[in-house]
Parts: sequence; C-alpha cells; structure tokens
Amino acid sequence: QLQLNYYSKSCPKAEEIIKQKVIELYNEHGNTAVSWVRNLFHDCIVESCDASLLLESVGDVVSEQTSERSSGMRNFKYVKTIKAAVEKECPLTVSCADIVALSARDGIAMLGGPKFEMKTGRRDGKESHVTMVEEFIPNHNDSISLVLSRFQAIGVDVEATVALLGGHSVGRVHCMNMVHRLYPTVDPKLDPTYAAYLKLRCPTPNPDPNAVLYARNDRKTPMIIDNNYYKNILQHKGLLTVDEELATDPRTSPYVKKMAADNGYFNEQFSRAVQLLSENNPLTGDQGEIRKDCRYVNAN
Ligand code: HEM
Ligand SMILES: [Ca+2]
Ligand SMILES: [Ca+2]
Repeated sequence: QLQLNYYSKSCPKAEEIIKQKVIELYNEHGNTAVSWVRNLFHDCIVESCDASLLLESVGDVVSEQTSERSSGMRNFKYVKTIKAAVEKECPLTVSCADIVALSARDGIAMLGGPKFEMKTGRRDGKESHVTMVEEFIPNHNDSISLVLSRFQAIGVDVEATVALLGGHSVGRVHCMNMVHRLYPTVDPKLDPTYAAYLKLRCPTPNPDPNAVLYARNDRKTPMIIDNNYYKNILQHKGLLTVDEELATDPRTSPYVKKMAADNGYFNEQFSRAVQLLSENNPLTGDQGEIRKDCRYVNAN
C-alpha cells in the first residue's frame, strides 16, 4: 500500500533529491515543470501510475509516447537527470513511478500551485500499455460526458475532474489540436476577439505537423497554476473543445464558477484531485519492479 514517506528508511533523502532536481531543471527550462504535471496525467490514467508512459520503443515494446494522444509531450530526457541523482544516492530503490508522482507534485509547487504531501511506494510496470492509451486518455474534441466517465472510472469525481483540468492553466497547445475550431469557420462558441488572436498564432488550417506552431493555454499567467484557467473558459477563451464544454456543461459549470471566484478553493481541490489521480491502481509489494533506467524494463 502507498504510504507517506515510504522511503524514510530505504532512502531518506529521496524526496529531497527529487525536489532539488526539479528546482534545478525548472531554473534551466521552466517548461520541465509543466511536463511533469502532464506526465502524471498521461501515466496514471492509463491503467496505473506505473511509469508505463516512460518506456521507450525497443524490441517488442512500443512506447505510449508514440500515441497521437501524447502529441506535444516533451522533456522526457530530463527524467534521466532526476533518476540519475536518485540512483547515485540509493541504487535500485526508488521507482520511476514515484519519480513521476513526486516530480509532478514538486513541479506544481514551482509553478505557484498548491503544496501538498504525496504517498509513495509505487513500483514500475513491466509493460507499455500503448494499445490502451486512446481508450483511457480523452481526445481534445471529446465530449465532457466522455471525459467525466473516464475520470470516474479511476475514482476521480466530477469536482476533482474540474480541478484537474486546471492543469491547462499552464503550457501550450499546438495549432494542430485547435485549428478545427478556427477553420473553415470560427467555432461560434469561441470568443471572437480571442479567435482572431488564435488565428494569428495559427495562420493556416493545415499546420505542418513538424512546425512548432502553438498558442499558450493561458495568456495572462502562462507559467502559473492558478484559477485563471476558469476565468478564461467562462469567457469562452478555452483553447480545446473540452475546455469550452467544461465551462458550459451543467454538471461541471457550478464548480468552474466557484473555482474562478476562489483560488483557495481551486488549490484545495487541485491538491485533492492530483492525489487521487496519483493513487490510481498502483503496483505495490512484490508487483512490478524498480527500474534501473526509466526508459526500459530491467534486463534479467
Ligand atoms: C480530459 C481531458 C484532457 C484533454 C483532452 C487534454 C488534452 C490536451 C492537449 C490536446 C494538449 C496540448 C498538447 C500540445 O498540443 O502540445 C494538452 C496540454 C496540456 N495538458 Fe491536457 N488534457 C486533458 C487533461 C489534462 C489534465 C488532467 C492535466 C493535468 C492535471 C493536463 C495537463 C496538461 C498540461 C500541463 C499541458 C501543457 C503541456 C505543455 O505545454 O508541454 N491535461 N492537453
Ligand atoms: Ca501508466
Ligand atoms: Ca495560469
């Protein structure tokens, strides 16, 4: 079972080392912290917080990172920096799954979000769940009903789901994922002034997938996890269809309004929601393994 300070005897400095590395990486590349938040979502919602997301394609393994749902994900190479520091202190002791969880927690703090405790003791899975990625991770234009049911299936209630989407208070969206709302005609649900701005960011309906054309999720505080996301979506300035729907669906809009009005309430719910997400179906005890290199299952 997961517990607070799982490594207190086996590697007492583990959490501190991870936090230090997250801070150092943030100071070099601020967007690493943004990536740690998205990584937690993409790992934990797919079957388990088992670091399946981190596996790279090799031999029979096809990486979850190759899924279309993982589009735009970045900074995987810096997980290595964190893992190396932890391995140096305590070889083969701290799981990559706990690194995913703790780096997200510490990344959230660096981005001005809430600070909270997180249980540890997750073990690493031995397989990529690439064939399940599209089943578990909603698409940007899926309905809010589908989004709610996906989260409900892993024990995340409606209020917590609304809070988790607050992750879209930081980071970016590539044009590829929103041009359908701009061309051939602007989605009437999108604020027209904002749409005009987004068209400047994304000038063509068929963006070259290799071109790095994107807009920031939250123009006002793009690198701060705060309730500005909810203010934006209430003004119909959400980039994705799911963002827009979150603001208008009767099941979610009361929470959206409350979070827009009260950053303290948002922080409270965001902490609770991240903890819930991070505890989805972990491998514990003698299940799985402690990976030596987060990119590959151990050779045996
Ligand atoms: C429910 C449905 C969700 C959908 C459909 C969705 C979809 C997306 C899409 C399409 C992008 C843009 C990727 C790109 O073009 O680069 C994105 C970015 C992002 N998402 Fe989500 N997301 C969802 C939930 C979440 C949750 C729960 C979190 C975390 C708590 C999260 C965190 C992020 C972050 C931090 C980014 C910015 C990444 C970056 O700038 O590198 N998302 N999401
Ligand atoms: Ca996983
Ligand atoms: Ca923000």
